[in-house]
Amino acid sequence: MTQQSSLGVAVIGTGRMGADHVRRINEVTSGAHVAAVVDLDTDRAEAVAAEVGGCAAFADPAEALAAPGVDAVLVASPGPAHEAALLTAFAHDLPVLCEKPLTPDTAAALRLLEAEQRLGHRRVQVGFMRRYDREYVRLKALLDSGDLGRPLMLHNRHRNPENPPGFTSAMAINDSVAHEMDITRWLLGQEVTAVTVLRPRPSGNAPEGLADPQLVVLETDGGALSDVEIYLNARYGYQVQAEAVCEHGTARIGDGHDLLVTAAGRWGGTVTPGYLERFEDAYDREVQAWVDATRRGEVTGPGIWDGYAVAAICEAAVRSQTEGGRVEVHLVDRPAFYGA
Ligand SMILES: NC(=O)c1ccc[n+]([C@@H]2O[C@H](COP(=O)([O-])OP(=O)(O)OC[C@H]3O[C@@H](n4cnc5c(N)ncnc54)[C@H](O)[C@@H]3O)[C@@H](O)[C@H]2O)c1
Ligand SMILES: O[C@H]1[C@H](O)[C@@H](O)[C@H](O)[C@@H](O)[C@H]1O
Repeated sequence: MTQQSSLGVAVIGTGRMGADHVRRINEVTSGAHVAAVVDLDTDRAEAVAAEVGGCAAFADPAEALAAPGVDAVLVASPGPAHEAALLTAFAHDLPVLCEKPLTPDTAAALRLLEAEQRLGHRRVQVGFMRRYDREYVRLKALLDSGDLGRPLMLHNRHRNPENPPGFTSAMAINDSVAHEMDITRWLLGQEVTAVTVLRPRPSGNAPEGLADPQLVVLETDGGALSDVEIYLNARYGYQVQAEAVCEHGTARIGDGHDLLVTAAGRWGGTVTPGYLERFEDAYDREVQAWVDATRRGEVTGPGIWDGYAVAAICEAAVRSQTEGGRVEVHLVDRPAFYGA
């Protein structure tokens, strides 16, 4: 692959997110094309390949990554399959954009942290796409400017219309609150040191056995608190909001006022139906940034260290969820390889 030629991307997992990334790379991203798609469900892989003009379709990630024309990998299989996909990519020394979560457990995240260091250079960007959302980017710039003083608290709301099939109470942490764990660390520039999960009486909208909603409270090493309401079965739409309370003011994002209507007896804006609509621009910017950095031979954005830190916070949160009470988060020392 030279700086001039288009990056050939193999997309592993062609479900909801993977198929959307295939469409994005084909229609929106510049400097890249879909070279191969992979799914255990070969019918699905072939159908998605046909939508982009018939690229190669595989059932086995190892075969796909060895195929000619594959320069980079986008992993969009479920979290438990990420470790094997990344190790296969490392075996070919290919750059990777890996959907969140890096892995659902800390032990696997630590194995990847060590495997990437053995390669001797960073290879992985983790798909914490909220870092590319324009509203979050503006909020971070404001907090970093110091204009509002020190951030004291962050209030986060994360509402989905319904839970995906088979979702468990632990997945609400590992798959959903994982975003706020990353965004808390990134916005505040602080590490999370302890977590407490509280649950009200479940919503009548939630399936039997699913703790929904839940309230997750994160404590940081800078003395801030970040609370996260996760409500998977809010029904009315997809809503993600964050409000920073600082010493000299507050700042809030996620009100979705792109169209505000005032008419007889009503006032209001719109609510997006799902994450693909709410974060469309963030996904586009994330994938473009990854392609651009990869073509320059660089890795930018959140990496394996961030994926590991979030996995460790999730593990503590799931313990708090099941055993109750406050659980401390203890990270290994950050390797110099991952910078300060
Ligand atoms: N960033 C975001 O906002 C966001 C949104 C949705 C999903 N995701 C992430 O994207 C990933 C996929 O989620 P989804 O909702 O598309 O799931 P999905 O279930 O719709 O699709 C997953 C696909 O992967 C395939 N698959 C399973 N194991 C595989 C393996 N070992 N090799 C190849 N293919 C395999 C399945 O057959 C399925 O087609 C997850 O990590 C999820 O957390 C991120
Ligand atoms: O995998 C999805 C995705 O990460 C969304 O961004 C989040 O809102 C959902 O709760 C989760 O199920």
